[in-house]
Amino acid sequence: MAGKKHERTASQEDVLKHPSTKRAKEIDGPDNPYDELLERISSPPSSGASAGDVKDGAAKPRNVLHWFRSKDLRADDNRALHAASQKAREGAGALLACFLFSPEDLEWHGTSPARVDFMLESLRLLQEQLEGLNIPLVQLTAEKRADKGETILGLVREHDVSHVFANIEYEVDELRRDLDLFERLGGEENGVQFVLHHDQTIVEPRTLTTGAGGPLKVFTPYHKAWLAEVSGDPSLLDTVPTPDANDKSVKSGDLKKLFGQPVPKVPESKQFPSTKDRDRIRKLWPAGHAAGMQRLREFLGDKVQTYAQNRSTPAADNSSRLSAYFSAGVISVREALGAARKTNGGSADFSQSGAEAGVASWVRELVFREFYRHMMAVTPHGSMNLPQNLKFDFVQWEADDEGWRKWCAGTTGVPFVDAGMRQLAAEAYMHNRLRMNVSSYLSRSLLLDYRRGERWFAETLVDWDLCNNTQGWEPSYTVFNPVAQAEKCDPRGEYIRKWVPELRDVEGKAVFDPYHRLSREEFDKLDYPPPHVDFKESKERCIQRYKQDMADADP
Ligand SMILES: Cc1cc2nc3c(=O)[nH]c(=O)nc-3n(C[C@H](O)[C@H](O)[C@H](O)COP(=O)(O)OP(=O)(O)OC[C@H]3O[C@@H](n4cnc5c(N)ncnc54)[C@H](O)[C@@H]3O)c2cc1C
Repeated sequence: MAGKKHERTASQEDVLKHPSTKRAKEIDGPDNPYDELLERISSPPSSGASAGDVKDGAAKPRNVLHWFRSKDLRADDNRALHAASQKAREGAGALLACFLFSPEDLEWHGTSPARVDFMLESLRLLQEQLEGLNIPLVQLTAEKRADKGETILGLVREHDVSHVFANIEYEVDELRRDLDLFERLGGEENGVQFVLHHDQTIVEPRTLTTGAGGPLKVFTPYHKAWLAEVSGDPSLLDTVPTPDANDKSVKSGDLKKLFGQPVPKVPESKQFPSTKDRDRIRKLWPAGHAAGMQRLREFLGDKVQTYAQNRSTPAADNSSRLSAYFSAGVISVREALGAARKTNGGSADFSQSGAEAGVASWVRELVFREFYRHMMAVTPHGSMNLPQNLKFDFVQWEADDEGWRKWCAGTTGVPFVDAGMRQLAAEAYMHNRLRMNVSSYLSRSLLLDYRRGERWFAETLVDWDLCNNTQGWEPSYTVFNPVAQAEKCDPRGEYIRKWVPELRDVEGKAVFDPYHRLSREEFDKLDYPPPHVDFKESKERCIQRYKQDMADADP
């Protein structure tokens, strides 16, 4: 019997719009753009589609272009850039690089001022490094999202480019953009080869399968298979060198004007409220590859040893704080794991039995990152404002605007949640344990559409990453009790006291739940709000709502 059809929750805001669950299934199945892309990559350019010298594989390349995306902003260990450099050496042309700035993309995704600034500063440093190698980094802007292909094509035509190289981005819009590029570049008129590389992960998405051949969809078996794959073939961790320098004549000839182009200006909507805010964030997250590598060395030289026991203790601040560098590709995951391998005595066995607890535990987190990219390729609808488990799209969310405002401001009256939200506001970053708690509080305790929180994270985090963020926000039945979580993960209340100064002088366990653990008189003196919802009641309401709305959901 067919299940009953539920009304889909009407999105309150345009930015939360998404396709129907029926369409999502088509995108996961017959219309999967990743399948299409893989097919394009594996099939040779169609005859007649490539012009002149490129048609003949043996012919010499002319100028070769590497197109940096917002996820591979580095010259070191960049797969597509390295391949472009090698290709350029086969001919007499030069290696060129470009970055395509899309202000509409930033609006579309809600990218935060912190991430935009980090990206553009890293781009500026990258340009300096490349120009030192006589490689220009051309700064392009596509005012409209739809103009991206044409903008790249313009550069290609103007500078006699025979090959365009880039690294794959796994989200649906980006896959479709690249499919479009294949058509435009490889067409009769242009005949340019478009070469895509896997770069974001150690193990290519969708290659780890179950015994029956289907993709692994559960983390634990994925992690196990990943560990076996990497210890079985440590060359997966090998890095590639920075590109070869162009001849210095490139800087004075026809291509001269491509050098020294200013990096794009930060759009007004993405500027920090003040330069003081900008400088504070820049100090926390210094841009560029060298800064990222230094942070990596410091982490592996020290904190990694205590990572396993402290990873869920936010006051210890014991994690690497490298997420911004990974999400913008400012350092590569191979550089990170290559360094972890050295810490591990040269062994690529990162299992519990093959590595120190800290190293094994840290690598496991990086495998989560790999898993989320893998899952995006398995169920691409995940990048379209829809949950992986489509049944959750049938949940009717609440419209508690006061709860929403309090959540954003860190004034819910729940100290652990408020501390997390205030860390986010101050640092454009939040400890992982807090991300888990504040997301549970929003979509389960407040029963607000989880997509609103996901969007808020995009608008505030320096490390926003679509794959990690959407899958971190994936709804579930696990309702975190933020008081019990605080008692376990912040046993002395240090993290709470740091971020919620109203509670600095509250002694003992009252800091975890001051409203219930202090007298009314003591509480009233604090200038801290009472809890917006009762935890027990809201938990029951959530479980009941989820069960009821998903009971016969038929996505
Ligand atoms: C609701 C929610 C939203 C999140 N949004 C993002 C996001 O937008 N961008 C982002 O990079 N991470 C996100 N995460 C994952 C995680 O919280 C951060 O990667 C981590 O806190 C970054 O701190 P770190 O670099 O010190 O991590 P470390 O503990 O040092 O881990 C090393 C690296 O592993 C990866 N990693 C760690 N934890 C996870 C995880 N749970 N899932 C996937 N990758 C992980 C990151 O690249 C991280 O830099 C989210 C988690 C949740 C629960």
